[in-house]
Amino acid sequence: MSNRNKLTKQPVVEVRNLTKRIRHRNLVDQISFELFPGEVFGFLGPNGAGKTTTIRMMVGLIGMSDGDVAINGHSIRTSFREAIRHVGAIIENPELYKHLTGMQNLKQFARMVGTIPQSRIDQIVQLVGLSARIHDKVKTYSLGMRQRLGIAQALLHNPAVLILDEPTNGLDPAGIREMRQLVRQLAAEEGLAVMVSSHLLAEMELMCDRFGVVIDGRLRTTFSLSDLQSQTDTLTLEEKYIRLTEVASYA
Ligand SMILES: Nc1ncnc2c1ncn2[C@@H]1O[C@H](COP(=O)(O)OP(=O)(O)OP(=O)(O)O)[C@@H](O)[C@H]1O
Repeated sequence: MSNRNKLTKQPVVEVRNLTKRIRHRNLVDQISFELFPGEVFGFLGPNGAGKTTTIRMMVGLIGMSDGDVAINGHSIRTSFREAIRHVGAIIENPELYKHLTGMQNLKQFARMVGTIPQSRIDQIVQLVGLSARIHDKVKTYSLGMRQRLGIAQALLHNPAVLILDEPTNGLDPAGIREMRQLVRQLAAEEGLAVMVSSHLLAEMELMCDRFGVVIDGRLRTTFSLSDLQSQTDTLTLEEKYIRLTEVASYA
């Protein structure tokens, strides 16, 4: 997304001083950032840095010790229902009934979410590229297809933001590529704000517009893809990441 676009757009998500304290230790320490419509934000950091804990607080799976998250202006703390209805997320493996077909899974989920017309379900199936197999049982699906069905579920209620924790974990190269294309399409064509965490830096460089790096529970820095490319000695994301995390480990 260009800077000009960003200036004219309101953030979909505003994370402000988000903190998780357990037994006097800040697992997440005053993290603040924003997500804008139409961008893919890569959430990076070493193992144990606090990425999943941040994401779990953002979707209300665990409570926050301090700070807040606003989604379309609604606070997760004080207006949870209003806030969460704009969020789609896959945090662990998507919940799927393997003995049912993809379509039966979506219909079952649609009933739980409320009234979702069949036309919306069909539109989403097409969007995630599952039309040819949607009437087959999920137990016959590849991992990549299951992930895409999970994304379809997460999109049914038409969220403004999609949060994916390690969506490419375990996928083969073709599955990773399909996931990347889908994520890019959801941002570019549907205008979603997408937040993705992953350790696959080369993949993240292809998938994301902007990045945040978490080290020891703190958001060390955020930068855009064009920031990387405008460095005098153009850096790859991996080179930038290694510099950031090495400095931190010597500090
Ligand atoms: N319930 C808990 N009680 C105590 N410590 C916890 C709890 N949950 C997570 N932690 C610790 O919090 C830190 C952050 O964990 P988190 O899972 O958020 O990291 P992460 O950045 O997602 O790591 P990874 O890349 O390995 O998935 C880790 O040190 C972890 O051991």
